Amino acid sequence: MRYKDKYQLVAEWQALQARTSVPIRQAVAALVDVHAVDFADRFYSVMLEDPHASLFLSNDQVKQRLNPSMQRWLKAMFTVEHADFEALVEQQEKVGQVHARIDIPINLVLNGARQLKQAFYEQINTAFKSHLSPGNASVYVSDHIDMAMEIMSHAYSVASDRNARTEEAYKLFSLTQSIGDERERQRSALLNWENELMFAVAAQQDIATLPRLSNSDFGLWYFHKACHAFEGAPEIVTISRHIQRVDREWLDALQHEDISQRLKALGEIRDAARTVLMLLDDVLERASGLDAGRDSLTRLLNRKFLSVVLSREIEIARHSEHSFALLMVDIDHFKSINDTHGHDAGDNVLQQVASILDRSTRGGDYVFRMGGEEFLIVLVNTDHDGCRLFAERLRQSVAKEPMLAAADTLLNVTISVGVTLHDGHPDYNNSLQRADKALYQAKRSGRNRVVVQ
Ligand SMILES: Nc1nc2c(ncn2[C@@H]2O[C@H](COP(=O)(O)OP(=O)(O)OP(=O)(O)O)[C@@H](O)[C@H]2O)c(=O)[nH]1
Repeated sequence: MRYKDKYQLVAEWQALQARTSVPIRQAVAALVDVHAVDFADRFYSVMLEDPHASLFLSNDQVKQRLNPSMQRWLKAMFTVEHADFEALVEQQEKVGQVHARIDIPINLVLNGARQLKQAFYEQINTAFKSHLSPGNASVYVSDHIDMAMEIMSHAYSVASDRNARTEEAYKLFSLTQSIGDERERQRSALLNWENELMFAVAAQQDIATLPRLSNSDFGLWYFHKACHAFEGAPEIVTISRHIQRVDREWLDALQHEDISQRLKALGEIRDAARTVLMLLDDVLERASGLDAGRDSLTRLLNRKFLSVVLSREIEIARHSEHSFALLMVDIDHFKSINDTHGHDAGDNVLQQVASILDRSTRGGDYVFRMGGEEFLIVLVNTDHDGCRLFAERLRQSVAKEPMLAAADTLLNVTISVGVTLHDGHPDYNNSLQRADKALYQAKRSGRNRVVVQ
């Protein structure tokens, strides 16, 4: 839902003010003049109780900057006649944006506002003369603070949504950018170390002063960052073992009396460096695929951005006369391909099926590898007949193209497809489940077929 525009807010605020008599507004303004410091203190004492907020709202800062600006805010809020309501609205928006920028939780601000109201009520009850209704004055104060909080909260949520989106986009950008750069940087760092070592050996430096691989720029990057970032990758254990052997065994062997032993050590070091580079390339290659949201075997999208894509398509469909369809595609009897011809043959088949899916779709469609031998196609701008026809054609394309599983092995492969047209439900899981069900039926009713649900 769209939030109110500025003119609506101004009109609402004007109406609020008009409801209260001038003498009450004057009395509240006088109260603010006397107690503004206490009121501001009360507001910020709540903030300071929160460990996160108190990190950046140290007492000194509160006194020096925030407390006076809170007093100014109170005075602006409770002047008897507002000359410029638009400026008042804009001021609240700015405060909300600042809170979002410095990450003050909105609930904390609302809690502070409640404490502030409490402080007002106490003063109104003790200070107001009988001819001025304390009840009306309290309502006036409360309505004004609520109005300001409403505008601030809206500005806060708009700004923090934008921050989150920018952060996400930046994360993606930096990940995909940095992996390529990192590969080059670390490759040259390792080669530098090797050159330095060769120079030290040629200059017959003492063994203790030879540069250790684990302490080199490359080694530091590897142990501090790569090991952590790629934890669990099988290559990491092997690379670590190679680095340790270089430092603990081969560097010492460079001082062996026997020249043939020294030459052997040099050769081993060179081989270890080459192996490390090769393994690292594999890890980085895989990571760059994953980080960019792509599956490394088929280069199709992985599930990472599935929710983003489906939410977006639901939003587009809401404003369009067309809809989108989900096609859940699964290779038939894939396990027996692996079992009979080996895992590599299975991988080759996966790649070829993926390529057919990719070739068969248009630029606006999406093809995901959901895992194993299951794929999902998001077919955009389509209708009931269109998606059924597409799925049937796809099934035939796969069935008629023999797959090269190994150099001398051609296989006939079939797929089952579950199809569903998005029906306007706001939760994409609903459509995914329907597509899954349709696929299940296609499998149960004999495979190599399309079922639409
Ligand atoms: N080669 C290879 N096999 C994979 C990969 N991911 C999953 N698999 C294998 O895919 C097989 C899927 O087997 P099932 O789920 O029984 O399905 P199926 O044999 O195709 O049988 P239906 O789907 O009922 O026709 C399992 O053996 C998995 O180990 C992969 O990346 N490469």
